[in-house]
Amino acid sequence: MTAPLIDPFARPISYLRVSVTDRCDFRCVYCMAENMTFLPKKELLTLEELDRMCSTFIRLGVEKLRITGGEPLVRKGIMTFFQAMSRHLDAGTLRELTLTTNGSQLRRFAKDLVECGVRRVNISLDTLDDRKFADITRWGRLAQVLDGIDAAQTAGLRVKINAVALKGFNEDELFTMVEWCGQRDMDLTFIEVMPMGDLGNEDRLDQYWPLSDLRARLAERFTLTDLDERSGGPARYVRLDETGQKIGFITPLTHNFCESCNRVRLTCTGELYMCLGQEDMADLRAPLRASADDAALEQAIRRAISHKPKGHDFDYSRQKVDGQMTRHMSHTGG
Ligand SMILES: Nc1nc2c(ncn2[C@@H]2O[C@H](COP(=O)(O)OP(=O)(O)OP(=O)(O)O)[C@@H](O)[C@H]2O)c(=O)[nH]1
Ligand SMILES: C[S@@+](CC[C@H](N)C(=O)[O-])C[C@H]1O[C@@H](n2cnc3c(N)ncnc32)[C@H](O)[C@@H]1O
Ligand code: SF4
Ligand code: SF4
Repeated sequence: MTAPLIDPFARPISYLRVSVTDRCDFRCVYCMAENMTFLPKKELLTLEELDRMCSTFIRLGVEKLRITGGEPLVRKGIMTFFQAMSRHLDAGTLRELTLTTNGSQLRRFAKDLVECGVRRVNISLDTLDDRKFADITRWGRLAQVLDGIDAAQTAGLRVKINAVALKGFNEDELFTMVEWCGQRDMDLTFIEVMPMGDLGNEDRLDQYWPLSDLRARLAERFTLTDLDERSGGPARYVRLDETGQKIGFITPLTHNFCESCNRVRLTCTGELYMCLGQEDMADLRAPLRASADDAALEQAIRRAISHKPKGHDFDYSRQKVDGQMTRHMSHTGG
């Protein structure tokens, strides 16, 4: 039997996040610059290479695959890849196949995703206001995303909304968003903005809205009960006793959840990032392309995991943002 992937801190690696493209139909201000230069096609792993890569990780014990990007649903032929991955669900070697999306293409793809065995989807949505949505995504249209959410729910997908908490931007929508998600039976998770990429527009410190503050505001109106459950992701959840709703908090900067980290990230060019908040990575494309035999690839994966760091380097506590990543979030898929 193949030995599972265990990192130097005895954490089993069972979750692979795969960015299938660096491209996107939006240009969210905290994620991308407006005039992004994207990778030439030949740099990207082909769909067949992505299949081989993911299948190797699954053989090594990965049980959860989250497809992300850029916007995963703008990658040409992406349904062929989902279809290919569904064979691992059928075989019982993969427990969950899922994706994180901006929702713009869900009207077109929701049904196909369900047919490929996807059961839930995380959709990023920071505001319910048309004008603010256009401002924050630069190129997005709120109506299209809302329509995508409808399509996903109609197709039977469980939806979780991810909202980046941004000071002075969506603070005033906290209760509107909670209520809106409650009415639609969708979970809602807030994410603290992270210092990624040299976007040259905003000072991310100005936008940082600590979730401890958001939580305190929620507690003014609701009774919050901490929940133990984990989704295999970094979110901590509370229940709003009055409505029964579940609200998640992803607080990489105020609460370190690294000790139970179970994931690594594969970029669309085949780089394996051992941590979202570190620059260390291993090139897996070279061993993949060097040989049709997976032994060298397996060995490269194990070597990479043996260097997984204990935690991230983000730090908002100094005068300026230390450890700011030069990488864009769209490169590693968040
Ligand atoms: N620092 C840090 N942030 C993470 C990590 N994983 C996810 N995040 C952040 O959380 C955001 C939301 O993640 P999702 O793509 O919805 O995935 P998830 O929360 O892991 O998914 P589930 O728990 O399966 O619903 C990401 O875009 C990141 O901003 C992590 O390992 N470390
Ligand atoms: C990079 S996107 C990729 C998937 C898809 N395009 C989407 O928006 O859901 C994944 C997640 O990263 C989040 N994200 C991007 N930049 C971020 C930042 N600087 N800080 C915190 N979250 C960020 C987005 O809000 C989104 O929820
Ligand atoms: S957060 Fe997602 S939708 Fe927004 S620019 Fe980044 S990749 Fe695109
Ligand atoms: S910051 Fe790094 S070590 Fe911490 S949970 Fe995220 S990926 Fe894991």
